[in-house]
Amino acid sequence: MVYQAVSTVGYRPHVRSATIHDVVTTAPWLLPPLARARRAVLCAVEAAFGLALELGVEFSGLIGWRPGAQLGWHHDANREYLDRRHVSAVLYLNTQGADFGGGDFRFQDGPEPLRVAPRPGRLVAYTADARNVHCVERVGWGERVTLTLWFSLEPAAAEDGKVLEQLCRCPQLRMGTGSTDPLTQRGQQHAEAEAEEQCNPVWPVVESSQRRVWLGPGLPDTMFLLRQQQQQQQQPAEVQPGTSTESARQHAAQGQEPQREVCASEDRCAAAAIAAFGTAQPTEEPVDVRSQRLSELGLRAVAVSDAASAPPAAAAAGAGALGGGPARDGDGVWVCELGSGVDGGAVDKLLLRSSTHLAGSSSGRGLRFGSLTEAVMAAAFTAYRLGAPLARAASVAAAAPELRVWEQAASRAPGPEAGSEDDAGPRTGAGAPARLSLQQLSESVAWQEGAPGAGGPLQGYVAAATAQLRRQLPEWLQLGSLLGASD
Ligand SMILES: O=C(O)CCC(=O)C(=O)O
Ligand SMILES: [Fe+2]
Repeated sequence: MVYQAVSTVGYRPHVRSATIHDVVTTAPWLLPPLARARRAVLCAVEAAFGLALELGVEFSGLIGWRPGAQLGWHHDANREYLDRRHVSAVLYLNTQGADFGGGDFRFQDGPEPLRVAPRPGRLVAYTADARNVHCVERVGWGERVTLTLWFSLEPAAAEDGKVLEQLCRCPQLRMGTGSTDPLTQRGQQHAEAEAEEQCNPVWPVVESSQRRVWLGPGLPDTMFLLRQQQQQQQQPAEVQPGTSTESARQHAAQGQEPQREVCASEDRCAAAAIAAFGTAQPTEEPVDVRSQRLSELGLRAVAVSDAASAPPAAAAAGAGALGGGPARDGDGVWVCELGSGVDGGAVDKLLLRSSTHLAGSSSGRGLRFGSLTEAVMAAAFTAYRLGAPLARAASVAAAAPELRVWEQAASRAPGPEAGSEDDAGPRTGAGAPARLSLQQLSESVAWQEGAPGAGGPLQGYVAAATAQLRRQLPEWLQLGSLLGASD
């Protein structure tokens, strides 16, 4: 239902789609589950192909295949502009026979399975090149819904940067005014110019004063403040299906620190401060509910004091008010930091910077995020919840390309076998099968009500999001019928 409201027609005949960009502009509050699903698939695919930390998401989107939709024999990098697509993954979200008829996925040749019947949580992943010619049989009735992703080995092909920039301009998340920061002004002007064009058409039933409500009161609470928790020594991350904790640690331990070249000084890092939470209220001790999963990639955030505007003692006293466990120096990817401590422990700053710059830092607790997109998205929700000016955060983030470079550098961290392989074409890992049918990724669809595996630390979030959806269902239906009418 939500997907229907967000999607647009025209991608292919009888197909409608909601790319991650559509979600950003129409329903940014859906980003947490989408980003989570995206990451779950990414991790599973990286693990299956022996490409831990090497892939970036080049495209992600929900695709609906309606009656008549089909796709002939092809491979997924069969156009020049698609040649950066190295691995494809399709996560099926509904059930053949119950929700739609037809729509088998088929490989033209090769090992079994040659035919895949879609059902929720089933993931097909294969290299995008000519080794995997495949098709989708005609859908006879109903709607076949997939989360389709393409991955690239080239960091520059990742969609994260674009997602971030869009997120930064999204009026639903644009709350700050009056800053003298030139970056902010530029970002705001940009946002003003694009606001009408980008977002208003898809909010026909909502008064502007209500927009904040659409993000969902309580969502950030359930994301970040599930319960108060005494900070403890961080336990080793629990290994979840399709992840690669050990290899992430190995990468970190190898100390490849490309970030240093990009971010050569603390000052430069400070330029990446993406928020000043002027009106922030004191927070409880939040817990990063996703820390286990995300720490597998060595990504983390730590609370830091604002040394520029607070005496060291005060800063130290409040540092770590937002925390998810002690920082581990040398984890070596990049981090997102929430600053606190200047004003009674209130959040006052959010920084994105290289984890290598935290070496020796005394502030050791914070939030962990699985990607820059997730970090900024989470900051957006936190800022929203705190009534904070986000535009500043957004515009600075958008104007800080080095942040994305860090992420790219992180995603290219060499694995154990790196250097021993040549660069001829996409690498699928020595001996890796050309295609895989992976285990059910229940967690990746946990945001769907009643989905198997829903639970764990995200349960509160899922419950709140579901309740929020229920409240807004009439509006979503209206939107859905408007958007679906032309197909
Ligand atoms: O949805 C599927 O099963 C496969 C889709 C596909 O092959 C494509 O979009 O290129
Ligand atoms: Fe395809």
